Amino acid sequence: MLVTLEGLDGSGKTTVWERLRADDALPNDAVFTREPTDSWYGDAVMRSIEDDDADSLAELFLYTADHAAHLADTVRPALEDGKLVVSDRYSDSRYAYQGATLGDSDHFEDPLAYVQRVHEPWTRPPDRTVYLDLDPETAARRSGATNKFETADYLADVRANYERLVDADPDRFVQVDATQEPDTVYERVLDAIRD
Ligand SMILES: Nc1ncnc2c1ncn2[C@@H]1O[C@H](COP(=O)(O)OP(=O)(O)O)[C@@H](O)[C@H]1O
Ligand SMILES: Cc1cn([C@H]2C[C@H](O)[C@@H](COP(=O)(O)OP(=O)(O)O)O2)c(=O)[nH]c1=O
Repeated sequence: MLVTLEGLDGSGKTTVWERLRADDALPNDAVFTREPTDSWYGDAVMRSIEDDDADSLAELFLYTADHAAHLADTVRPALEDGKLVVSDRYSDSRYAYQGATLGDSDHFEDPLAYVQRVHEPWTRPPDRTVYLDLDPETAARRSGATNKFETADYLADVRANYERLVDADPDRFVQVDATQEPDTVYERVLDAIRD
């Protein structure tokens, strides 16, 4: 079973993911993973994130390459072994974030749908996605605005894209209000995974 955690920068995904990893409530052979990955593909992505002038389309394909390697090296083998996989960010991050960065491009009428089409033939959709919902201002403040994506204006576009994804696939998504106390957020996420 593949569970993914999604949300704006600062929504608390990593906090929850680390706590899940330490929690005996989940199987002890569960695989905890993340995108961008800890690999040379992920390193290439991080270089792009730090480059304010990176080309948005080139960046989409860097992230997508990282996802392909993540699937081949980590996600598919673990699922074939019957393990629970919990990923901090996954394909919906591309649909929401690159769907927003490509919004200014003349090439696409609907960038989010284009990014989904790029993935569709070969990705492995999550069985459940927990979406930590947070307003863009709090997200930018909590994340410390350390990279080009962490501005409230940009994050507002990303949030609108996440909302579109949630509306299109209500059975897969569980939405959690990320402004709640960390313990409450954690309990909601754990319930969603156990369910
Ligand atoms: N429910 C919460 N309420 C208030 N602050 C939180 C909450 N969850 C996380 N934080 C804080 O917000 C910041 C970003 O959290 P983090 O887990 O790194 O988010 P993300 O991985 O989604 O970017 C951290 O300083 C963290 O301690
Ligand atoms: C995985 C992924 C991340 N990102 C962005 C979101 C973040 O701003 C940045 C780094 O991701 P991450 O390290 O998960 O940031 P955070 O913990 O603050 O949420 O990369 C994309 O734009 N597309 C993607 O496909």
